[in-house]
Amino acid sequence: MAIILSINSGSSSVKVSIYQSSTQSQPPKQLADAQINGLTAPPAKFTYERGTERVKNQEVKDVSSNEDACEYILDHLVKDEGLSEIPSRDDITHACHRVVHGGDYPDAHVIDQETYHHLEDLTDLAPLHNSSALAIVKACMKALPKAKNIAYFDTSFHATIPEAIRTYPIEPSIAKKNKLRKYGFHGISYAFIIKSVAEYLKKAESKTSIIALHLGSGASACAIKNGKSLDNSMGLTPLAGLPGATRSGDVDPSLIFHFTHDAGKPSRSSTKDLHISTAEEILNKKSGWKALTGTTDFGKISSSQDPACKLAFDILVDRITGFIGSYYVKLEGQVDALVFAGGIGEKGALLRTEIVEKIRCLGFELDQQTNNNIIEDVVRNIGQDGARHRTLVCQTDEQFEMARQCAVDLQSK
Ligand SMILES: Nc1ncnc2c1ncn2[C@@H]1O[C@H](COP(=O)(O)OP(=O)(O)O)[C@@H](O)[C@H]1O
Ligand SMILES: CC(=O)OP(=O)(O)O
Ligand SMILES: [Mg+2]
Repeated sequence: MAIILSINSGSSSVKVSIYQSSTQSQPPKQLADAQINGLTAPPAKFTYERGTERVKNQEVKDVSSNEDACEYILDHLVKDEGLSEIPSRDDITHACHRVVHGGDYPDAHVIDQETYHHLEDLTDLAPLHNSSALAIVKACMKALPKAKNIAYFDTSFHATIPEAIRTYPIEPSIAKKNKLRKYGFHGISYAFIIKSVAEYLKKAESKTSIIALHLGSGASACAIKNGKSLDNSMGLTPLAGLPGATRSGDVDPSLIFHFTHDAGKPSRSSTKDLHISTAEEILNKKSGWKALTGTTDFGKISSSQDPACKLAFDILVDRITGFIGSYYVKLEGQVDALVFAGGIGEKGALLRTEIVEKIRCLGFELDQQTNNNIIEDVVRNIGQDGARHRTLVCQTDEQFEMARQCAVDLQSK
């Protein structure tokens, strides 16, 4: 019997789910689910669900980093008397960690000293993402001495992106030496999405092709051809492609040198071990919805009449429709479905309406009534009957995907 803790350290939240996995070939069973949101817009808020037990958006003090959030959640799990499966931290057998940048690792990896150092090296490529996940890995190695720590990478799913799509047209020797190429991100989520959509359509994953949108604090689009990643809008780092809560997404790379003369200088959040340039800080942390509207909450932006919010909304619609058009062509029109996922994709009925209206010419059309209902199924069809292509919403679950892969690996041993 394995007790699996799945930790998803995102750009504004830490989500932790705990599962029990028996040796039978059944999916892991979720025991409890905890989240701390709003790490970029304090005060942080705690949400917890176990059976019918619920805590919703309780403000928490002294939680300002992803590491604090994880410690707070671990403490809550062990102290919850209703969670009889884990009376102590020693009962946790596996800790699965979402590590955004995995470089060339094509699969998940057990974290030992050697892997840990390799992941630390990769932090230079994604300083704003990997460092918080690694801080949690380090904390778990100490706080959960009996658990096996395993890293699951956002990049692994995209190992299939073809050379002409992943290569940047720059000096090849420098690109090779410095590992400068498109990696693609949100891959744990896309692995969950393609599996769930194929199951919903009753098709083999290897015969399912979709355009998927993971729209959360960080947002990306993905073209999946016959079950495999063909392209993703993120690049060397999660900065490329769509704008996000605090990220600019694609801009002309020269822009930053006109924005500030200090672009190349270390930012104030740089430390001895963590090197972040002013340019990275501006484009990753001081742009996106936050810069345009003052809030990172896309729910608020969607329902506001403020012209700045309307502009931010229209920018996202424009950038997303651009990627859909491009991926539709790359997939030669062989598209089983357009799939919305992530907090904004799952809850943003108005955003879905405006996007699908813009791509009507490709054969997508919504059923407004279903689109406006609260969606609770894992996959829900929101498309109009008779439209050429389906439109779906998928409640993606990165924690479950890691636990599922962990359980599969356990059974194959
Ligand atoms: N009703 C809504 N309409 C549009 N966006 C929403 C709505 N409710 C929440 N959101 C947005 O979902 C985003 C968070 O998505 P999530 O996938 O949980 O993010 P993270 O990247 O932190 O995992 C936030 O920008 C939040 O404002
Ligand atoms: C890769 C990435 O952008 O992740 P998140 O959306 O969780 O910040
Ligand atoms: Mg996320």
